[in-house]
Amino acid sequence: MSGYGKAFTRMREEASEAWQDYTHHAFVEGMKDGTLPQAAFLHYLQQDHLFLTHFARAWALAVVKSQTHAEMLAAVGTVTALVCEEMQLHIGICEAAGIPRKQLFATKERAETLAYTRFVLEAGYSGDLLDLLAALAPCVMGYGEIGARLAQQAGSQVYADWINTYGGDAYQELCRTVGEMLEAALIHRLGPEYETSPRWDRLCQTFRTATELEVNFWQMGLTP
Ligand SMILES: Cc1ncc(CN)c(N)n1
Repeated sequence: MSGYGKAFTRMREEASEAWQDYTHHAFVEGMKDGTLPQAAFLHYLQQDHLFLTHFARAWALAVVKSQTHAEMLAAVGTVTALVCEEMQLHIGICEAAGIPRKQLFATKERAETLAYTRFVLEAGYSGDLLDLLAALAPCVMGYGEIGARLAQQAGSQVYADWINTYGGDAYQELCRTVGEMLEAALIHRLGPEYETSPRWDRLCQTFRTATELEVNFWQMGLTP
């Protein structure tokens, strides 16, 4: 198992090829060894700041789609972590690199950012919490896996702030919470044998598409 729960592990297995491309993309390996050009990193961060804006909206939608207090708590906690920690990281790194907050908030959205964020939001608008979580999980847990691996393997300090955020205790705890939320939400709606539900394949397909959109997002980062 992955450490982020059974449902996540099973969905990841169903998307194993795309998952490998996502978590071991050249962009990621460039952060690991410090060879990623700073221009690519800053370009990615500016798009990612936009991404996080929409992503926080999608997690707020998860509050709307919640059916239990535990689901609401997990969703609210994730909105808070996104707005108060992740977005702050991006604002701080950009400001330190000479990109003021005003410029960051005026970033023009790339097609890859638009495609991914609107895919996630649409999954939530047209579906229930399970459809939404299947689209959100690759983002949360993928960065958790990447951060944990890079914290172990990084041979350079260049991207230490980024690596320490996603490899750190607070983000890893968030991944475990979202993994538990996904598992409990599936059991609550489909029962403990949720993998035998007619909905399971579709949920795995949503998870896989979101994973492929993550690959495209890294690739966009390499082409400022
Ligand atoms: C594109 C993307 N995917 C995931 C994460 C981690 N929340 C992120 N910041 N950006």
